[in-house]
Amino acid sequence: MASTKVTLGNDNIRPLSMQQRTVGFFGIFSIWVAANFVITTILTGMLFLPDISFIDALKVIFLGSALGAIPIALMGRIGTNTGLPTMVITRAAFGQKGSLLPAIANTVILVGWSWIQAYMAGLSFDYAVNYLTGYSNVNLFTILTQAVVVLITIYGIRGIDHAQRYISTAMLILSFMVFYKLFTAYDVHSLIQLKLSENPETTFIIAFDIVIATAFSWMSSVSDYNRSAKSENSGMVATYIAYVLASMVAFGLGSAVGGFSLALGMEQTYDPVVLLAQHGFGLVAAIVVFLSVVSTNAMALYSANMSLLNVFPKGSFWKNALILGVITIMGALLKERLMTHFFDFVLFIATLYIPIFAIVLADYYIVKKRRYDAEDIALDQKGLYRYTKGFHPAAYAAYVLGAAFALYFTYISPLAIGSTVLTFFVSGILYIGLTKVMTSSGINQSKGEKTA
Ligand SMILES: Nc1nc2[nH]cnc2c(=O)[nH]1
Repeated sequence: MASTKVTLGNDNIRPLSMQQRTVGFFGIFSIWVAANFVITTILTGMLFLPDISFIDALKVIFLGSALGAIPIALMGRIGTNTGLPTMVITRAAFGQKGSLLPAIANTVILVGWSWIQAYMAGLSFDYAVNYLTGYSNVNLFTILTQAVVVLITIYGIRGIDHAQRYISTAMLILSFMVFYKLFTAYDVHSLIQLKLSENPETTFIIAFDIVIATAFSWMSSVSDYNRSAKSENSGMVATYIAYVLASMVAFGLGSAVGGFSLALGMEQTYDPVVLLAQHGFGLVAAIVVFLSVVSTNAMALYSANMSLLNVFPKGSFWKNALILGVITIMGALLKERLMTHFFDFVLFIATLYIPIFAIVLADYYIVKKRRYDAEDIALDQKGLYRYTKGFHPAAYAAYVLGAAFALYFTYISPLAIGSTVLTFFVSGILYIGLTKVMTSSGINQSKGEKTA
C-alpha cells in the first residue's frame, strides 16, 4: 500500500523542475483569491468613505486593481519561467549580495502584515462570540487564528495549495451571502447618497494610489507561489482574474460596511461582524474574516520564510516557519498599537517596493530579454549575477533615485495624478538607462551582461 505519511515542508530556493510545477489554473486562481481578500483590504476600503463617494470608491477600486494586477501577473510569470521564489529572482537585477537587503526588509514587512491581520481576525471573532455567548477574550482568538496559520504553513507550499482551494471557495460563497444580507438589511440609497466630508483627506487620486500600493505589496510574494504553476500563460491569467476579483470583493465590502455604518449614524466600522450581528449574521461574517486572515497570513508567513531562505539558504524551512510563526503570534498581541499608522505602512511599502519591482521587471523583460539562468541565480556557480562584488550598481542607483522620487511626490509635494504609476515607469526607465551607461563605461562588471 502506498505510504500516506504527511511530512513537514522542506521547501527551498533552488529552481523547481518542470515535474515540480504542478499547480493548475484553479490552484493559482484560489491562491490569488485568498491573497488580497483579507481584513486589511476590507479596512482600506472603509477608509475611503466619506472622503469619496461609494460610487467613486468602486471606480477607484476597479481601476487600481485592474492596473495593479498587471505587474503582479508579469512578476508571477518570471517565477513560473525560472521556478524561483521572488526574492531569489531579485538577485538577477540587484546582484547576489544586493538582493539580501530587500529580502530582509521583506521578511520584516510580512511579519508586520501578519501581526495586524491576526489581531483584526481575533477582534472579529471575539465580537461574534461575545455577541452570542457573552464570552470575550481577544488574545485567545488572536492566538488561535495565528496558530492555525502556522499549522498550515509548516507543511510548505503543499499545505498552502490544499488549504487555499477550500478556503477561497468558501470565502467567495460566504462573502456573497454577507453582501446579500447587507444590501437587503439596509437601504442602498443611504449608501449612495451618503454625505461626503467637507475637508477630505483621501481624494480620488490618493485612493487610487493606495489601491495600486496594495497591489505592489503583493509583488514580493507572487513568484513564491507562481513558481509552482504548470504554465506561464494560465498562471498569469489566473493570477490576474483572481486578484482583481478578490480586490473588488474585499475593498468593496469595506466601503459598503463603512458607508452603511456612517449612514446609520453608528461609529464607522470596517468589520461586517459588527453590522450584521444584530441581524443574526455575525457568526457568518466572523467566519469570512477568520478565513480571510488564515489564508492570507499563511501566504505572508510562507513568503517571509522564503525571503529568509534567500538570505540563509541552508536554513530548514519548517523550523524557520515555526520560529517566525511564534514571532507572528507574539507580535499580534501588540493589538491597537499596530493599527495607528496603517495607511502610512501601506504607502511606505509602495515607496519601497515599486522601484524594486519596476527594476526587476525592466531587467527581465527588457535588459535581459527574458533570458535568466535560474541555476546560476540560485547557486551562483558561474558568477553571472555577481556584478561588482555582488552588488549591481545600476540597480542600486536606479533604486535610490526611484525611491527618492516616490518619497518626494508622495509626502512632500503630492502630484495631482498620484505618484505610484509614475514612480514605476521612472524607476524602470532609469534602470534601463543606467545599465546601458554603466555597462558601456565598464562600471557594471557582470559576466551576465558581457555574454548577453
Ligand atoms: N505581501 C502581502 N501583501 C499584503 N497586502 C495585504 N496583506 C498582505 C500580506 O499579508 N502580504
